[in-house]
Amino acid sequence: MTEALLPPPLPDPATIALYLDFDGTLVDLADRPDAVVVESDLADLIDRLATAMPGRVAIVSGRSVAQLDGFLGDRATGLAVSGSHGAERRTPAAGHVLPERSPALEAAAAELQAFADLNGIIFEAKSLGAGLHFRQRPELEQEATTMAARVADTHGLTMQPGKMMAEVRLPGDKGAGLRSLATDDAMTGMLPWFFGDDVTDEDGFAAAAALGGAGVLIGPERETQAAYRLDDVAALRIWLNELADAA
Ligand SMILES: O=P(O)(O)OC[C@H]1O[C@H](O[C@H]2O[C@H](CO)[C@@H](O)[C@H](O)[C@H]2O)[C@H](O)[C@@H](O)[C@@H]1O
Repeated sequence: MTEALLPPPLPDPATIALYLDFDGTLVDLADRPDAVVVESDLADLIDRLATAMPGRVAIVSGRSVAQLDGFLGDRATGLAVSGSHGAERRTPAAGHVLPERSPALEAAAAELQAFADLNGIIFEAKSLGAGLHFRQRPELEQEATTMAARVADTHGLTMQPGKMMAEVRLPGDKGAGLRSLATDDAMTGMLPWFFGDDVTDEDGFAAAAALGGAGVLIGPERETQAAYRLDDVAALRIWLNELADAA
């Protein structure tokens, strides 16, 4: 039985750095991967946090940096970003580190695309991976996940299960993504607070705790390494607004 987690107390904003997952944390999940919307109140909130906590606001996502740019626009370039589950990173000071797309990744993506076309599900092309989305055909979950795992195994890649999706990607994890961003000058000496909703965010929770910070689970109770919990995206936005007010 897991212990019920409380909402996070408001820390002193001058002592922390924010590491924010994107889908299911900053924005509500949508039916399709490309249907996510960053409304003006979220854009304003991110801008306010970035101004109040300069260099100490990061996005840590399974999305590629290019996808995050598409959703967040120019403001993304002013943030620290770890994309593709920790496999790429970009900061205003150090620029973009994006590994080359390997032939193995191309072959894996082609196999996933063929499976998606055959079964009428959504294929998501990503900089360092490819995803199968079965939200519209949930009965295909096991078949799609098994297929993605086989493709990943064949090509020496990683299969990442997600919410109504499975993706094949380069190795890496959000804990490594956080640790890498935490070495940036503005982040140094700050306590990392990591916010996320999905299983892939557990590595981020653990990394934040190991560096003296904390993880905050967004969503219902579950077995987790997070220390705190907020019910949903709306609750997180209220909490972040209070943090920005306090900064
Ligand atoms: O690490 P995250 O920022 O949470 O990204 C994880 C994956 O999110 C996206 O898929 C999820 O969101 C979609 C849009 O709301 C939704 O349709 C899908 O069912 C979810 O699994 C994204 O498409 C993936 O590439 C990310 O890895």
